[in-house]
Amino acid sequence: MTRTPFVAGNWKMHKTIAEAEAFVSGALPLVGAIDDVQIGVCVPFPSIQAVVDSTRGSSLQVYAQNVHWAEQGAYTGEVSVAMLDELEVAGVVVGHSERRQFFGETDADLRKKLPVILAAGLEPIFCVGETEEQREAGETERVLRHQVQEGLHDVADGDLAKVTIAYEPIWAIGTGKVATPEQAQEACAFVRALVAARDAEQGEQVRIQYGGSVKPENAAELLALPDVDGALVGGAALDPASFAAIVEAARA
Ligand SMILES: O=C[C@H](O)COP(=O)(O)O
Repeated sequence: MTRTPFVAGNWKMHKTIAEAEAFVSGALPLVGAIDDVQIGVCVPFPSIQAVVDSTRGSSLQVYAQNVHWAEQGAYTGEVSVAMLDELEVAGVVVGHSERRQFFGETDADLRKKLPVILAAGLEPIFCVGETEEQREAGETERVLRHQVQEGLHDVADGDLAKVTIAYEPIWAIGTGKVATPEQAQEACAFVRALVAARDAEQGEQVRIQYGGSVKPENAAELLALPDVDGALVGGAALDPASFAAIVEAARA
């Protein structure tokens, strides 16, 4: 079974509209016509419209960085799937460890968010991963099992592979401390097995990204791992040339 690799750049809270447009101008000549890798950028809300407009017709897809599970309501500061859908984004990242850690996003929230995102026809990138303390205590599998099973609980078996799961060991995010290929492969294979336990075919099809200090220098080795189907890239995705080099590393 061949899974199309998926490289997504997560800009986090970086780039004004002008800076986002400058990124797109730099990136489109490099990746705008690549069709053997799915390519996305996860953009702060204020720049989404501009980036959707400037990437229309290209291979570069636009993702949001958060969404609420409710259709609408008194949720100050939040954004609904209908609002994202109207902007013509391809999907949205949910469960990023920074949102879990700093903004209190819980497994229970994710359980509500994932079905709502799928029902709107948007693609979720669902992040999971353990802290350094949890890894050192031998709890990596317990943590991943809980996050994956809870988050995907209300996704229909037949829809599981519509979710891209990003395995991001928290200790490797923004630290320059990349997981070893063995650690990345082992965790991604474990996540795939959890999906396969629900539905064997969906387990084969689901794409699992590795995230955490992915750079042009280490991307090829990580992306060649059998259960790693792409990358969720933070710092190295802020610059078009370095982002494009990682996309190139994902090509067969
Ligand atoms: O969403 C991306 C990840 O948090 C990885 O960030 P990083 O590549 O800066 O370590």
